[in-house]
Amino acid sequence: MLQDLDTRIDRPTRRATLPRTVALPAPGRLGAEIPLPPAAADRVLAHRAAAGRILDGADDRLLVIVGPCSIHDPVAGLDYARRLADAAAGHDRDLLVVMRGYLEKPRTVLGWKGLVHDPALDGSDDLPTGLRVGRRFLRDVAALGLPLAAEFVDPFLAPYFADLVTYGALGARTVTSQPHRQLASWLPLPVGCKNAVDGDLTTAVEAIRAARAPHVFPGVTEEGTPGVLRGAGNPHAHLVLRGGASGPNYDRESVAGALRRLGEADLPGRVVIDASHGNSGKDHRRQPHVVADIAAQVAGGGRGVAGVMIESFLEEGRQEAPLRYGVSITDACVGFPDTLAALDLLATAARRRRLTGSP
Ligand SMILES: O=C[C@H](O)[C@H](O)COP(=O)(O)O
Ligand SMILES: C=C(OP(=O)(O)O)C(=O)O
Repeated sequence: MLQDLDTRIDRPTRRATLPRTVALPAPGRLGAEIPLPPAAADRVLAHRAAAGRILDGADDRLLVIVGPCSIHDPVAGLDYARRLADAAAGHDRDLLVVMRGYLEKPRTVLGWKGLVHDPALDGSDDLPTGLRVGRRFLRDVAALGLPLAAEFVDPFLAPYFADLVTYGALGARTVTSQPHRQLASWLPLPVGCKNAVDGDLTTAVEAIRAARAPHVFPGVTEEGTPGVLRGAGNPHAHLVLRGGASGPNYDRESVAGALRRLGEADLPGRVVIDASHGNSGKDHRRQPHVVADIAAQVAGGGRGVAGVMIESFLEEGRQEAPLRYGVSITDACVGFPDTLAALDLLATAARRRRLTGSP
């Protein structure tokens, strides 16, 4: 044991080091190796601006963040992206459809941490390969013209793929974290702050206030060196209602309560509602009911609802090994037919809300 400890001491500096380290490329180098074509980069900027206008209430469409709980198979992910892009094009007057391209998973205790961490899905934790496979996947989806969403679980990894992302999330397990709030302040894209896993809104409202303010904080530069980053403050940090241990919070009364809480904090009264997680009790079969309830609120003129999140993949449910094509390996998802039905319903609701005319 003593000898083990001793091997962790770097002799010249006497600092404790990890037993084995593996180099990662600098974010800028990975970006140059897997670049986004300029036309697609312009589309990412346009999509971020459109999502911001929806959150501001200046664009009356609904933001729909939809896709797998996690990307574990880039081939199936791209297959899904192509089908979603077709459906999204048919709804673009009423919906801005953004695909969940989640490469990192936060874990309650332990579990697979996502494609970036473990692309082989076998615990080999090959992060250099994971970053390449993950960035290539997001680049290929962005090149289709489909906007992407990501949860930023590890702030260190954000510079490797943030340029490809239209919509970011701070998850229920990290929303209290100062480094994550600083990251949200720095990201040039709308960031949703989820209510905590216990269902309380307080930490999410605090996160929004923090993310909207400027911050100076340590991070990694494009060149891969440690550096001081400056977040200008994120004007589109907003609340995502995802339910929690205290029950769901997608219903009309909960939404009204959340809008009141935002008003008390001097924040815009606009929320995104997650139909999955605590709002479905992680039962994918309940997501269509949650979406129908949200659609009814929107159709009735509910202006506070800026968007909806849905966990969806090619096939419904979730799985353990041996793996079947197009099925989630993390949280259960609705299948593609239910996804198309949800998009139709939400598009109709957005059109009805438009007809109600009130600002
Ligand atoms: O969205 C996915 C999961 O809900 C999240 O990663 C937590 O998963 P876990 O509770 O199974 O660890
Ligand atoms: C982990 C997620 O959500 P939450 O933080 O709400 O649990 C997710 O959306 O993948």
